Amino acid sequence: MDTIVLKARGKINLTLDVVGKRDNGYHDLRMIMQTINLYDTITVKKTKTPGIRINNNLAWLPKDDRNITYKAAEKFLKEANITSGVYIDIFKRIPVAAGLAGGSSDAAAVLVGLNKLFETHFSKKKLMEIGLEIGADVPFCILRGTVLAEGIGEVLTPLPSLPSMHILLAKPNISVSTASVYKALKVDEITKHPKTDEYVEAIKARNIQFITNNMDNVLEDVTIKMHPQIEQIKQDMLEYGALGSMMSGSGPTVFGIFPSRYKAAVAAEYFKNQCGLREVHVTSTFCKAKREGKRRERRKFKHEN
Ligand SMILES: C[C@@](CO)(OP(=O)(O)O)[C@H](O)COP(=O)(O)OP(=O)(O)OC[C@H]1O[C@@H](n2ccc(N)nc2=O)[C@H](O)[C@@H]1O
Ligand SMILES: Nc1ncnc2c1ncn2[C@@H]1O[C@H](COP(=O)(O)OP(=O)(O)O)[C@@H](O)[C@H]1O
Repeated sequence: MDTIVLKARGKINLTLDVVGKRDNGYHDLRMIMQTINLYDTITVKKTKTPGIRINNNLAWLPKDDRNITYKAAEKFLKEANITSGVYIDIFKRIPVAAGLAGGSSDAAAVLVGLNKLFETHFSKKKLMEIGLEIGADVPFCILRGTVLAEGIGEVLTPLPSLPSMHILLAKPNISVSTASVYKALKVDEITKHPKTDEYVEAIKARNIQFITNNMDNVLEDVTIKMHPQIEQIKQDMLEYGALGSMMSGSGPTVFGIFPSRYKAAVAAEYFKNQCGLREVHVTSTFCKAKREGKRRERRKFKHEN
């Protein structure tokens, strides 16, 4: 096998709490992360000439060692003692610098892809360790699903898959740097924390009402102060019938959980046509259990035939 094509899916944060700050500037978190079905397509190829070459469909996104996938490939090849070259093509759909972990997911896909391509047989745990050196969200992007993330985002407890839910993503026409949001956050001044433990129980009980009513993100106030239109987008989503609406991660993307794809699509038209938002997507939550069930069926079918 010389080429592999992968889906690098984005994420939303259903809850995000900051519980401390480390001496190195990183923050201790407790957050519930959910993979979504909006994805970048990553093609990884072995090349005869050594080195890492990158291409992507956005003119302004770096194609050199500033692309996060370069770091992923460089670390993997070094760790696996591989000297041959690789070519990475990225077709981006996930908005960039948006709170959706698009870059982290691309890096995760490259690690998983190279492991398969070169038949290196690194464990998932090992890939996640390499991923953590690239970014705090990368280990989650390797694991995927519905997950409680602690530590700086790398201590991961898988939770039962949520039933598939309709998600609308609306990104204001601005980009937000994660570092600037964490820098502006005053951890001692956080007065209201998300109900993380109750939320975990609600996921286990598939209590959708609790899940949609109790989404909470302590970074929201920080980013909204910088970009007040985020609050307006949240309110508009609720008016258009969202069961719940919140900013994802450090923002600025706002997501809404909708009772039907139709309602999400009507709201999407409003954000695109009336508000002039350029990056609006209707998608759904990624159901890992369903996916693994399908895989098992495929394996069984192959075996029987
Ligand atoms: C806020 C979150 C929530 O899921 O997501 P995004 O908004 O980026 O999607 C994450 O914590 C973002 O993780 P990620 O974007 O991978 O972080 P990194 O690349 O490692 O770090 C980017 C910047 O965020 C800060 N950072 C990151 C993670 C963390 N636990 N504490 C931090 O203070 C770091 O100081 C760094 O300057
Ligand atoms: N493959 C990539 N996809 C997205 N962003 C990338 C990539 N490589 C490097 N970057 C840089 O990383 C930064 C944030 O990336 P991204 O993961 O999209 O943010 P977030 O985690 O907030 O959604 C951007 O400034 C972008 O220029």
